[in-house]
Amino acid sequence: MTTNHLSETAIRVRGLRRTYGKGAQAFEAVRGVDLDVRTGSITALLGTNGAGKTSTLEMIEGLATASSGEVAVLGLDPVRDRAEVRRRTGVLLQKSGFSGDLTVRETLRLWHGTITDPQPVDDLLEALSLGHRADVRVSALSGGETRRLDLACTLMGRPELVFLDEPTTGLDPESRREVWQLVSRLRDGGATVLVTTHYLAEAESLADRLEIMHAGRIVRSGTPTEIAEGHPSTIAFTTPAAASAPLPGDLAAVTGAVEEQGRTTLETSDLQTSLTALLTWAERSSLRLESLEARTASLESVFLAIADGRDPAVEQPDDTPDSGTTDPALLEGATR
Ligand SMILES: Nc1ncnc2c1ncn2[C@@H]1O[C@H](COP(=O)(O)OP(=O)(O)OP(=O)(O)O)[C@@H](O)[C@H]1O
Repeated sequence: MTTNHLSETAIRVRGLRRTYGKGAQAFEAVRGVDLDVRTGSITALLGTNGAGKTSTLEMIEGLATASSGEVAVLGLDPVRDRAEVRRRTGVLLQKSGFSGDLTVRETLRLWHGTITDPQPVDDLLEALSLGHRADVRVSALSGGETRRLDLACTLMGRPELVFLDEPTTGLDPESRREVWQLVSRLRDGGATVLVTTHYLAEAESLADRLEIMHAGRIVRSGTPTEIAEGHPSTIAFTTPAAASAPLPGDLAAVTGAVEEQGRTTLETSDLQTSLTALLTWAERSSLRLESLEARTASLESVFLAIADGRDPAVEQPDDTPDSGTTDPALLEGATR
């Protein structure tokens, strides 16, 4: 794998826009995206459903033309310099288009024939843990195995820049872990990775940098820690229905409180101080706080605030179909 030592920025995007349809039907799916992806890093593009991640990725990959804006990939124009960009990048689309009748080995051999300086098929079979499935028809593979075969094709040309559009969607946790380990190894080998995913916990622990998209714009950027910084931690508990002691109004560092069906959720700027004050109050009041939970600010809470329109800094356009929704199942385990 070769690394582009000449430039520290593998991808540079400025003012990128993409409109679907024309006239009254026109819909702007990407509304002025700026993005810098550092060479040798993993950057995760996160967002609500329909935020514009795939639309953005397709323009960076050179698979679609921007309505306006600039894109430089490895210092090249992905549309004008398509052949050169294509040779140096690997693209994993959301859906693969394999023939189910071919075996895994036949599929890889077919792909091998289309690439300049490809990796040997046997090396890829081993790297993607597909050796034992080499002679099985693609139609008989599990979802995880099919995704690994997809990845084998993506990586066959030893790309220095890899685009992965939801590489782990639909996979079980073990397969997801394997795919992410592979992505980490790619980065460790010097490659740059731009990945879209709905799995916040995975992005949080594996990506070097996160870019959160909402309604066609990047609304938050930074390391996972930077993104959670400044957001409140939460304390939640349930008090017995008969509890007589009211929550004191001046609990240290608490910035907000909500009570729903006997369960209280407090927002705090200083988790330890508020928790100490709360426990002292409960002790003095002889109250038992059931199902007590204390959570530091997490990517999940930041993400949900954006998706639900509770983040005052994020504009909520009203012409975005499907904006602000995400499958709660995909947030599973999102806090560490
Ligand atoms: N070919 C198209 N014609 C019209 N609208 C489109 C087209 N492709 C996408 N859109 C719309 O553009 C918006 C952005 O879609 P896109 O697929 O880029 O979002 P996404 O962030 O990748 O979503 P998801 O997480 O659901 O895959 C959506 O509202 C979608 O319905």
